[in-house]
Amino acid sequence: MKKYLLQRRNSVGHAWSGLVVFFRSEAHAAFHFTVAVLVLGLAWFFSVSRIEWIVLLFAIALVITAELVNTVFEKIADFVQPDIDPRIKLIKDMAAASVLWCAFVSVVIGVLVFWPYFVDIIYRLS
Ligand SMILES: Nc1ncnc2c1ncn2[C@@H]1O[C@H](COP(=O)(O)OP(=O)(O)OP(=O)(O)O)[C@@H](O)[C@H]1O
Repeated sequence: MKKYLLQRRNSVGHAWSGLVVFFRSEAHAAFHFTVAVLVLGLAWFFSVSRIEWIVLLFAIALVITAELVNTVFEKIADFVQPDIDPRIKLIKDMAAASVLWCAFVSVVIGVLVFWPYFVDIIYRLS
């Protein structure tokens, strides 16, 4: 049991160090992190409902996971083929498309969640 817990602690440690490297060294990751903080700040400011918190957290997780997986594909692609290769182009473009798709869906979710709150504020101010 002690050995099992120690192994689990090591696995979490490895995953955590991967996350730290990702956010420290990848410019796109820093951008997504900044947007996530802004979205969470906005959610706090508007006191969104519990279900809206859940939806926003899922949207944030979706984009950051897609960016993480995209980065992994880029790193593997650069490792197996450092030269220009149309097959690598296809792999990288499709991996990048997953981020674009998730980001698009998340923007739609953000608009659907925050739109009524913005309308309410504009209505109160006018
Ligand atoms: N080895 C390659 N062969 C052919 N095309 C490539 C190759 N490497 C990159 N590309 C093309 O350049 C694009 C950008 O690749 P790159 O590896 O620079 O990713 P990126 O999206 O700029 O991410 P990052 O900024 O994290 O490096 C790819 O989507 C692909 O179209």
